[in-house]
Amino acid sequence: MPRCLIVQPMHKAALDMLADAGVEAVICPDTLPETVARLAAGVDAVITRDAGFGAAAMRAAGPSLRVVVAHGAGHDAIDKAAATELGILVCNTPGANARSVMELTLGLAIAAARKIPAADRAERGGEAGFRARAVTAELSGKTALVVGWGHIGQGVGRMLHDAFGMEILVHSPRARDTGGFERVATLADGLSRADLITLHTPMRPETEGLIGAAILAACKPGAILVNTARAGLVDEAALARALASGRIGAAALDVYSPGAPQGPLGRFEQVIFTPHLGGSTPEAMIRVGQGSVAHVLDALSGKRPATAQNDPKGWNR
Ligand SMILES: O=C(O)[C@H](O)COP(=O)(O)O
Repeated sequence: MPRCLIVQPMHKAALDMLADAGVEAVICPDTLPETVARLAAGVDAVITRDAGFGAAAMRAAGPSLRVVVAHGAGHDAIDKAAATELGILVCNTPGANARSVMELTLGLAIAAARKIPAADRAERGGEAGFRARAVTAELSGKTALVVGWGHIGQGVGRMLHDAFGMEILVHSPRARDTGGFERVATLADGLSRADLITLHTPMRPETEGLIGAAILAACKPGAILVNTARAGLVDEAALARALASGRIGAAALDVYSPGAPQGPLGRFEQVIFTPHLGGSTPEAMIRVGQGSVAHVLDALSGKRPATAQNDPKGWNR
């Protein structure tokens, strides 16, 4: 019976699909590297989330391991170079959680513009003057810069345009078609015009620290930054300085470095943190989980999933 390592929690509907297909689920109780490596020994497939899957765990799995599936769009935490060298296919499940991430992005944009979390804290704390002191603003008719034009970026751009009549600017060096929205020549061009900046680009070496000190200096003063993509896209120290100077008016982060809410960024009333909730709805979890299992079943039957992200030997196209 083939075995599939489940590194982080997956929806029951996906586990049932695995069982119905005759694949044993090996469930990790935690994501400590030693636990993952111990349980990986001899598995045929792996499904992992943001904990990823590294070279040591791949080696611990041994030659039975054929495929590692990223439960979601991002596959940056899976060591693709090691996988390629070891003949392991890596694939992801793009689009399956896009709707949930889009909805959270809109929620965070509104929450930041209207200071909803701070208002809630003020009310619970019995602060009488919040309504008088807080300046909140509409999104309607303003300009949004969407950075990254995949499933999520496109959906967010369309929703912001259709719901609020926002002017949409797109920054995506890879997009062939921006759906009739204006493509900006450079990130700085877009930032200088945007009231709202929303990040939907993958984590790659070239996108690390994309939103850093120099680029933040190009922002329109008071802009709102929303990041539901990956923590490493933003230089958090530079963001804290931009918030202190008012260059950035508010930030809403669904991804951030460990401890950020307790650090300098957490001191700003106008920063909102959510614990990577983007894809964590039952609806998305069912779609992503079942999509991940479908990729495992395909790979175990020798079929290369269309979302393969590497080209190891033995998996020729
Ligand atoms: O890459 C993604 O799609 C998101 O980070 C969500 O991933 P998750 O399925 O681990 O929540």
